[in-house]
Amino acid sequence: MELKLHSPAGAEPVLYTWPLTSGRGNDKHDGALEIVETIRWVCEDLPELKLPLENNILCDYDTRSYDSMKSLCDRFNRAIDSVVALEKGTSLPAQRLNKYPSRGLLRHILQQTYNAAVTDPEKLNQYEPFSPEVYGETSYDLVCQMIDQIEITADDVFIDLGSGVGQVVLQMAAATPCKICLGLEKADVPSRYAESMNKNFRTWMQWYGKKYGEYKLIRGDFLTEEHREKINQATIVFVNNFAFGPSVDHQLKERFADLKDGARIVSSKSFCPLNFRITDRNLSDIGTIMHVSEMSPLRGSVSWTGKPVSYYLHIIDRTKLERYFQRLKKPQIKNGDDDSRNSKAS
Ligand SMILES: CC(=O)NCCCCNc1ncnc2c1ncn2[C@@H]1O[C@H](CN(CCCNC(=O)Nc2ccc(C(C)(C)C)cc2)C(C)C)[C@@H](O)[C@H]1O
Repeated sequence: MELKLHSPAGAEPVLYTWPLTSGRGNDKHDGALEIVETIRWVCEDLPELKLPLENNILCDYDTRSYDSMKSLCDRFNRAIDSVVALEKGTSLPAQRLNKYPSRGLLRHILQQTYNAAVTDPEKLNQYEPFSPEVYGETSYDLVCQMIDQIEITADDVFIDLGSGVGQVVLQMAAATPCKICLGLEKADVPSRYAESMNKNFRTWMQWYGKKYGEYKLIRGDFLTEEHREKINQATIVFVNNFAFGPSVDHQLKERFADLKDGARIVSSKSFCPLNFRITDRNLSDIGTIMHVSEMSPLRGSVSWTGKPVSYYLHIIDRTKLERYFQRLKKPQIKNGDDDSRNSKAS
């Protein structure tokens, strides 16, 4: 027995087999809820369907009954067929198609991508600071906040160092105009799930008719020579380095020294002290070529210790080091600007 959902963008329909096993709780109730939520999200894009569907099918359905879910899907499909047929009649593609998804819809798409791709979440070590299982509840909003706090243009190249199953990369590709978004993941299990995340994400984005930028989920250790170029060509680097040891952090600083001026690094542990001051004893430290600021944590987001989590924005700026040497030549110039820059970001 299966349930079919026709695409509001005229793409291939999506098929669910009953009983539905997907969904976090791994009971069919979750899988059926995903279908109801998908219909609700399509209605957000199609106001003409919203009222009729809400009034007569989205108000009485039973997620435990195949017949009830089948009739819900059949009536949704008939409504979609009429809308798609109408638009096929007009020459211009509908205004709503090929745009970025709204933030609410993207969260839903990442959740249904995860539900379809990660069939056995136990295989992923779920005690990560950003366990992929609960991505939508915590990390998703955090990454949205990062996106709002840093200017991102089509010239930017994004990389997530240690990208897991790839959720941050998919979110950046569908929420920002980056030229390309890369994810580097070394472990076997998350890398294989990332391949399935990639396939499911593309299928769902086509099904909704939504736009996203180029992205690649790559299997590899970001510290090997093979990937050095990918890091130093990036203009936005995300690295959730809270649990990294001193050796990995040190090797990352070495790679960051080759980043372009203006490049941004956002991390969960800072790569240099917030009050770093250039002296003749720390001229080889990475702090000499970057401004560091602490980003205000998400309201309500606390770590497992209950204290608010903080994030750090580093901006590469080699003029900082140039100004230090100029001051050496003309000692009377005050060192005002660099200290003011190392303050807490708004
Ligand atoms: C030579 C040497 O020393 N090698 C050993 C050290 C290996 C280091 N190299 C690594 N290369 C590739 N992947 C490796 C290596 N180290 C470990 N990972 C993987 O990172 C994944 C964990 N990831 C999270 C996966 C999901 N992505 C995120 O949560 N991204 C993210 C990034 C930034 C942020 C903000 C902006 C808030 C700071 C928020 C989220 C983090 C915690 C590092 C795991 O799947 C690891 O397998």
